[in-house]
Amino acid sequence: MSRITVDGLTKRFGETVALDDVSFEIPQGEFVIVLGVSGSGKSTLLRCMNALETPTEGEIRIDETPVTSPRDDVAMIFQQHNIIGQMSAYSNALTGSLNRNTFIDSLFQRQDESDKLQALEALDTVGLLDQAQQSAQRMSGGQQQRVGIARALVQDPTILLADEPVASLDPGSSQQVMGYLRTAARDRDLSAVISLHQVNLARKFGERFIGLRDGQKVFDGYRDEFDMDVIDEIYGDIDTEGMFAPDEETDADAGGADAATAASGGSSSGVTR
Ligand SMILES: Nc1ncnc2c1ncn2[C@@H]1O[C@H](COP(=O)(O)OP(=O)(O)OP(=O)(O)O)[C@@H](O)[C@H]1O
Repeated sequence: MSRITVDGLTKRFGETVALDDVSFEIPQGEFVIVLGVSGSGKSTLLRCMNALETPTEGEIRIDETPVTSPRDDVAMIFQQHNIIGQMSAYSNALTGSLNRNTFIDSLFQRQDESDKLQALEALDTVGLLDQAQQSAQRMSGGQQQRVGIARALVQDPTILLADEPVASLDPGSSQQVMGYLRTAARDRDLSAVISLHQVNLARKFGERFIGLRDGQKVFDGYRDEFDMDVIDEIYGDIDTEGMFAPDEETDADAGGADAATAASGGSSSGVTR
């Protein structure tokens, strides 16, 4: 079990207050989307949660232990997915086990069988098992991001952080990636905190929503409270018309990755231990 506590978190960069006394708790297994305009503090929040930034005031705790350095049980997925193009999807996924192996072991793929199996399982989770040997550079941006998710899963985390994981993807690929993220988190009972710019995508896949504005938390609630007034509160003067899809277009509980798998023609074969 991993409960995340963000307690009075303030982060300043010189005169800039990126985060201003932000507090919330996330119980194990919640799928949380962080929203806000550019510069509202989303990345800084995620980076503090993974100790890539040090809070100016306040702290982040995981199960009451303050986060002071990057932890193996917290995996981060980045916008630019940091995939090694010359390596296969499988080899990229396997690098998620680096925390359990020496660099030399990894270089010669001398990881444990269990790590190798985990890499295949993770590729199966993101619908890419049948493309395990495909060179990553020959994959689409969406597929590369799914390899990035697989690599994060091989790290064997209890918490997944993703900073705008679909920012550079087209709408269809964005939905697929979000679907796989949601299913991976649900199937493995991971807590997930994901920053997004697309409100409709957030509504489609999110369970809980945290809104930041000028570094302050202006909303924290679940689907039934996440309405147009909240969107206005988070986005202020920006024209928010069109950000809000009708309810029937959202299907967060319908198993986004199942749909995504079908749409992508992804693998249906399972990996068994
Ligand atoms: N390393 C840094 N040095 C100085 N200022 C920074 C640094 N990182 C972030 N900031 C500032 O902190 C504020 C919040 O930035 P942050 O990147 O967290 O926002 P964001 O909501 O993630 O934006 P975007 O959606 O564009 O990624 C901004 O004013 C930004 O310029």
